[in-house]
Amino acid sequence: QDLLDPCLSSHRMQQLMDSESNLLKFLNQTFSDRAKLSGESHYEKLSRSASRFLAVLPENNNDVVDPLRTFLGIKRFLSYYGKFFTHKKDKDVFGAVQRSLEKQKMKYPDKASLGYSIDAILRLMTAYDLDFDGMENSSGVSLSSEDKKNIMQRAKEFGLEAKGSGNGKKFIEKKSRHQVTDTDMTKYNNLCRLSRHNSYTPDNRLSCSYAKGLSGLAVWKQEVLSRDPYIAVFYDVITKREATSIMNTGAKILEGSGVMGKNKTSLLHHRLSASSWLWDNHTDTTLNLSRRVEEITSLRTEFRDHGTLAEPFQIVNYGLGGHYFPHMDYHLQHVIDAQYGVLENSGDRLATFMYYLSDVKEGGATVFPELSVAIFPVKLSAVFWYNFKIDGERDTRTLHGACPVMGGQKWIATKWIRQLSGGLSSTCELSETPPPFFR
Ligand SMILES: O=C(O)CCC(=O)C(=O)O
Ligand SMILES: [Fe+2]
Repeated sequence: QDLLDPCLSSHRMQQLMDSESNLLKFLNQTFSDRAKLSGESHYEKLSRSASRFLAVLPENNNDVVDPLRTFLGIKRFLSYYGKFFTHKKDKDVFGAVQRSLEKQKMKYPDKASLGYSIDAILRLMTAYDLDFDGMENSSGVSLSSEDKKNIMQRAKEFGLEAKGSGNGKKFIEKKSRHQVTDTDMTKYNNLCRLSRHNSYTPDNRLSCSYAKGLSGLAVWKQEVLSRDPYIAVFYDVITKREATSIMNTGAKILEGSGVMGKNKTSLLHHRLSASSWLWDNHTDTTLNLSRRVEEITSLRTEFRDHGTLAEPFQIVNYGLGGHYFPHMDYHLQHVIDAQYGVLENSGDRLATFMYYLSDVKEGGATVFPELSVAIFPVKLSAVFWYNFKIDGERDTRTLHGACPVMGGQKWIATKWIRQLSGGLSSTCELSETPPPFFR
């Protein structure tokens, strides 16, 4: 399994920051032992700098990493701690450090990591319209002028337009370089910003009610955000214990889901996060959570010989600045044509059901630009929508994206329900009656 860059997952980043003081204690001890053994002053010096770094380590991580701290942390690993390992004889010590990170399935931060962390800062500054002041205020740490110069240099490389000066410097994406139109990109950004300033409650929340499940036993709170296309949020539909369990299971096998296409520069990445796939039989929790999707949506999700009715859960942990640009969940015809057979048994992604496994401290909303719907993740809730119209046509209005994560952790578990599930071939009059759980 590939080792994950810590910047792609805030969970890995948290682990990295948590292991920092242990790393320094280890280096301090190792080099001081070597100094005693060999009497070389080189080791004496290394041991002293390790304890110096240990002394000025940020006091605690508050269990929440944020973009500037992430950047500064990566920088410490790369430029300062990296210097410990330049001596040929120290390669084995570096090996030991690397192996301890490998145990947590992550790689020692490298130049690419530093690039990712700078890109995260730029992504957040452009998406949330923040200047250096705004970033520093929200993180509670300040950057050196050299750091800012590096960030400005990177912005220039990406063709971002700079505005303002000093700490009032902002960056603007001149035009969208993604598959999304400029209009949709603007709407996406505007919806994302609602969550940051929190000054506006969407008035398109059409109805709040209690809803009853397929079996008639379960009851939950439901908020319908759009009737056509149908989008609803369900509250407290997963327990804390289940959320923790599925996050722990997923965390062990996270892989980068950031690389799309040939362009490996992260600022242009369509999607930046880490994810893993969990089948129903992975644990009791995955099975129970799939059953609950059926209970709530009246759509079937099980695996069948001739094709699965739904995909396994996709567990996603975003990194800081991690996002997903506006996209459709269904497959486009040219993709289907290219991968003939992939969809023939199960059909396309009829509907999306997404559990929010965590609250997100800042940012990270799920937004639908064409519908002006923004959903701010609430732990233990879930969002559900249909990607197809009732007549079987793809519904382009379901364009949606994930806003960049500004602080804290964003974890989701998504189940895509395939057309074979038969949700739309209900016994109701299709022209008149919405799906059963509407009523
Ligand atoms: O993370 C989100 O809020 C949305 C994720 C999404 O759209 C997807 O995984 O297809
Ligand atoms: Fe999506």
